[in-house]
Amino acid sequence: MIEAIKGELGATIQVLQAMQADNDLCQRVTDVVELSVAALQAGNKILFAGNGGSAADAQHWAGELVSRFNYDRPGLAAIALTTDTSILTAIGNDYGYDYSFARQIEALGREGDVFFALSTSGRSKNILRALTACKERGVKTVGFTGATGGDMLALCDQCLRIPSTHTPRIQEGHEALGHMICGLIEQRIFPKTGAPA
Ligand SMILES: O=C(CO)[C@@H](O)[C@H](O)[C@H](O)[C@H](O)COP(=O)(O)O
Ligand SMILES: [Zn+2]
Repeated sequence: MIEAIKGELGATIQVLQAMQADNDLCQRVTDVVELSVAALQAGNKILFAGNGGSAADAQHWAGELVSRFNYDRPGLAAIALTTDTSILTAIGNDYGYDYSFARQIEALGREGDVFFALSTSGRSKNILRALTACKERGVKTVGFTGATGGDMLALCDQCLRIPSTHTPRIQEGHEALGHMICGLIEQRIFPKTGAPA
């Protein structure tokens, strides 16, 4: 068991090291932070969605922005589309699960908003439909996905691909990026000397 645990930790470290060495990924993260800061400073909001573990990430990241991350400052406009069971069950029941996020984008998405779409496979239909709904409404899109990007790649303005094809490893990469992006947004909008960058 100890060896298995060490092997798992090694696999996680390997993915994070590959991310650190990936200049293109790091540049894209910078671009996503700039895109998000510009949207928030213009009075727009960030929307988040994902399935399963990625739904938890979506809620987690929205919470970091609305509440606080590293330090106290005014709340930032962010909504996870994964949390309202009445909305999710109504859409699922009346239109089908594939529309669970697209319908919410239609209702809540405004031109200038940013949608963070999480899908490790890049193939979840409710995420793909939501990305198409964003294109129709002028909502900017950021994909968080795995090495291939799946069908998301062609639908996102920016795509952050974790160099792995294994769902849990990809999710761990997303989690590292999510914290990083929330921290950088906070620091750029409400600069604080001595705060972690
Ligand atoms: O957390 C995990 C696996 O680690 C699962 O719940 C996983 O998120 C679910 O199977 C999702 O439905 C996978 O969807 P996606 O990432 O391919 O869009
Ligand atoms: Zn999981």
